[in-house]
Amino acid sequence: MNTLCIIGGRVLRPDCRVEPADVVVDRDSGNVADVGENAAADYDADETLDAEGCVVMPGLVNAHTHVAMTLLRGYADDKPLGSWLREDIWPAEAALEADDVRAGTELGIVEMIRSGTTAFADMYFEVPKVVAAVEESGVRARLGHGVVTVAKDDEDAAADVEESLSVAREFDGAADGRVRTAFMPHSLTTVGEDFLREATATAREDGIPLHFHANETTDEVSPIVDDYEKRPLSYADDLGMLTEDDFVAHGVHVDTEEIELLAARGTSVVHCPASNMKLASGIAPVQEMLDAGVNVGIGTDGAASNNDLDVFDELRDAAMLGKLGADDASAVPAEAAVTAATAGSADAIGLPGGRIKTGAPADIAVVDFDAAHLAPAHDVVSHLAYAVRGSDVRHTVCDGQVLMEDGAVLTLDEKRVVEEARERADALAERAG
Ligand SMILES: CSC[C@H]1O[C@@H](n2cnc3c(O)ncnc32)[C@H](O)[C@@H]1O
Ligand SMILES: [Zn+2]
Repeated sequence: MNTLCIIGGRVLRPDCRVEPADVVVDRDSGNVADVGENAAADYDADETLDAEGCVVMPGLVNAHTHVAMTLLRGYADDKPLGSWLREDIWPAEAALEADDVRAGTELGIVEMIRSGTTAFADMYFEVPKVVAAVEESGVRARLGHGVVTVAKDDEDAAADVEESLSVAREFDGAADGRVRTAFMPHSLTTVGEDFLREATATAREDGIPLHFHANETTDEVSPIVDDYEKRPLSYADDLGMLTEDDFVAHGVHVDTEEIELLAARGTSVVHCPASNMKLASGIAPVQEMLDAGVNVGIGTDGAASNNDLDVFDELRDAAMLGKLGADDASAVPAEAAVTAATAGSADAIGLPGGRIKTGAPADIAVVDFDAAHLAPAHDVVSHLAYAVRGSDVRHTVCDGQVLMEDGAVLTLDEKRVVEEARERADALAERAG
């Protein structure tokens, strides 16, 4: 067996216990071969990572993002969702070139590898470029082309739907299986009813899951209630859009019946607290969803509404905002937030990962606890939720491959990626006027 041994750290186990242990990785399969105190002593390691003074945890999973929007970080701020999209973001995206998406995706992946994220779900354009960036960088992803049919003639709208279905078919399983795909209608108000119904039926026949924005703002809820006299998730359910393979982003304005519906269907919700705060969209009832048995993951949304892709930052926001929303300091406790950003997110997007155990994929973040802001460490899980920053990550491993060692990203040329993204972002802003 070709082994990578992560030696001398404390390991976060799936039940949130933290114990001194080595993690032995079978690099041929990409899976964890053994976890235990001094486990590495039984193996002849081909490669080692030092985890002394560190916590070895599952790689974080960013379950909803638009990674290439790193190019639009800081491009437009301080507006609510509707006007932000219509006045600033969509006009800029109309000027995007395919290689902008490649550059912005690479930049976002560098940021995610640096902060311990090993998998993400992405809804955007130019999916082949996103696939290429995922393949080269070594991370995992659930990818899809985002469909918008409103304000398009029927031919253009149908072509957009077809593109989303065809990229989902073409790229599923790419990058040695690290890429999976989904049909991704943008939202229930930006894609017409007939398109949603027909494309969902086609996706079901082909075994393709769905991912879409839902109940993000009150402006998205009222038109559906007005037109159909039902809540948005009931509308989505009637169109066949809620199954256990599907996951919705946001779920801010969901009522109790919609929460019960999500739980009954097994559909996951990806909570995006920073984006919800920045766009003043509202506070998602995360504790209520967890209590009802809904699987909740964590996402950053795009870097233009966040403004970073650091999932540690996001899970801290989730724990904080969850308490504020529930008016209860015991809501969304540390364990729940850490679990949502690892196992919850991985399950939401239907990718393996989120747990360190024998046989599981070796998707791992090694977090250095030797920092002033992490001293003392009374409770490791508390620190992971409330005190650790993405910049505390020392090593990142995905599918058994070391993507970052001692703070150096190995799979992408970080300097080249940052320079190219800066140049492309400037040229994009120029073209967008
Ligand atoms: C059609 S590809 C995805 C589309 O979504 C836009 N977007 C970015 N952030 C949000 C958000 O919070 N809610 C809804 N839509 C969002 C992005 O700019 C792309 O156009
Ligand atoms: Zn989004």
